[in-house]
Amino acid sequence: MSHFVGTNHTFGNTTTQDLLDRYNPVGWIFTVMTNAIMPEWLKLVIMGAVIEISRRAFDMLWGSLVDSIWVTVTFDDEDWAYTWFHYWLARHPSWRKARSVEATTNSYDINPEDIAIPGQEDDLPSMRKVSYKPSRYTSHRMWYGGCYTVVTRSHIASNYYRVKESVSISMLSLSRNILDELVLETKKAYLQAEGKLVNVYGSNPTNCWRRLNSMPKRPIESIILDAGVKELLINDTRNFLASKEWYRRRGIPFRRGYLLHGAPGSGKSSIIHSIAGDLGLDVYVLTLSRTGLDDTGLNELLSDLPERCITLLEDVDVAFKGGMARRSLSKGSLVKAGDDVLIGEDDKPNQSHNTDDKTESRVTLSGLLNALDGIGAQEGRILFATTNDYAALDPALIRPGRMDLHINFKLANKEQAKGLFEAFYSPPGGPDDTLDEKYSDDEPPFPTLAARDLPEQQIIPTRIATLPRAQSADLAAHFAEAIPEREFSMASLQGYLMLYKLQPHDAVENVVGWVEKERAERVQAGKQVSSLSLI
Ligand SMILES: Nc1ncnc2c1ncn2[C@@H]1O[C@H](COP(=O)(O)OP(=O)(O)OP(=O)(O)O)[C@@H](O)[C@H]1O
Repeated sequence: MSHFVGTNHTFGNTTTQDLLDRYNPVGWIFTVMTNAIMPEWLKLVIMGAVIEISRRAFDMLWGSLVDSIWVTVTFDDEDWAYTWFHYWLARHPSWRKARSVEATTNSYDINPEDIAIPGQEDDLPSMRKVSYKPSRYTSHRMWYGGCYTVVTRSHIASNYYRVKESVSISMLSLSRNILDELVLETKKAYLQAEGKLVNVYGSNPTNCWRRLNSMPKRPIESIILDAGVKELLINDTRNFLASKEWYRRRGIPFRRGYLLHGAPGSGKSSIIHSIAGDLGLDVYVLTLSRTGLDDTGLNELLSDLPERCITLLEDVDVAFKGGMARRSLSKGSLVKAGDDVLIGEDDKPNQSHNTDDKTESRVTLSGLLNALDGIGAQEGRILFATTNDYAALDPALIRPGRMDLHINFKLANKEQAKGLFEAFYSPPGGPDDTLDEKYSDDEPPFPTLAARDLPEQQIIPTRIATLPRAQSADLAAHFAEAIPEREFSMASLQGYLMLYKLQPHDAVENVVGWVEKERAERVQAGKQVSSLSLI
């Protein structure tokens, strides 16, 4: 038992003074070095060991001292937060003074004007703007929230298709709150700027989601569908997101699936994009025919979805090419209904499959169903699937609970043709300008060269004429009159109008001729197909 005697502790019969006398390191070293019996080489070894131990102890102490006054956050370039940081940094006043920088034309999917080096204001919209980012392995010093901050961009690793890098930010601060503040500020700045965009994610070969691009939100008014369809979809998705508690109380999985099927170019993808913008959700595109994707990968991807998002299975019929032939994974064998169906880009009936082939998708129908229903499938997920071939889909895939609403997108009717014409020449929110005198300030649909750079006969109209609404409605009625019911897709009508971006009157005048020409071409194409099938 120990007790205090003054400042000299007592351990049994031994005092701290005794211990110090016995284990005093300096005294001990001195005793060793002056020991006449000990060989010289042994003294040197002991000396070396003592120095090395002291050095390591000092490093440890210094490291923990530094750790206690610096806080560090790292942004990995595979993560979206990396983009936030670069966008934020490019706009930070301290960054304007950086002296060692790397030029980049990456605008981080945000208005490039926000971060561009001044002096590019008069560039054509089609030209990329250049901005700066930190150069590699250079420490950039700046102040943030009153803290001394060091920014370092480093290269982590590279593989055959990309270089992986990260940026670390170290701040001289005893509290970690400053880091939280910085990260949240970068996020807020980016999301505010990005408010008008929809992020689209796709999966990479390692079955992780990667942001592919960010697209401007598409106004819902620009999509013209059969009466009631748009409203049904918008109301249903909005109601769903607001009904989490309703689902929880009834023990129903909180997810909803929509199957949009029908004619190509009828607006299936466009309405999904528009709904994503309306609900402020990101779109995660799942390509079942992706090379190398299998059931496990599919499961991982679905488990990794955020709580609220839109998952898009585009052209799901393509994944089931050859109808609902059900085959096992074993080479070339046909199996009974109920077994797995092999989904792959080159998946044709009676075609043999090499299971060792890592280059094609090996997702099975049961794998897809399990992934959609499984515990990994995220709550709050909205699933959209699109197809041009409804009949090719397995009933199990499209049953309620997996695909709750099935909506048929048909070829255009007269009402849609009229609506498209009006949306084209009098877009909602656009100024009610007069034709050919003023053009709308819309982004040109295609990047073009400046008119002054082209010979006169080559000048391409870069703007779409904007008609006063009454005039547009009148012309639209004439246009719609000439369009036969359910014969042309909205995409083909849009393609026709694109030929007359500046000449709405000509678009109306020539539409009858265009319809006849299109019909004649279809008859011709039909004849060619039937003569080929006879051969
Ligand atoms: N109903 C519509 N209203 C307005 N524009 C439309 C409509 N349908 C198609 N379009 C236009 O046609 C083009 C193609 O449309 P979209 O990709 O949405 O069709 P889709 O039905 O998904 O076609 P696919 O089945 O071939 O993928 C888009 O540029 C879009 O603007």
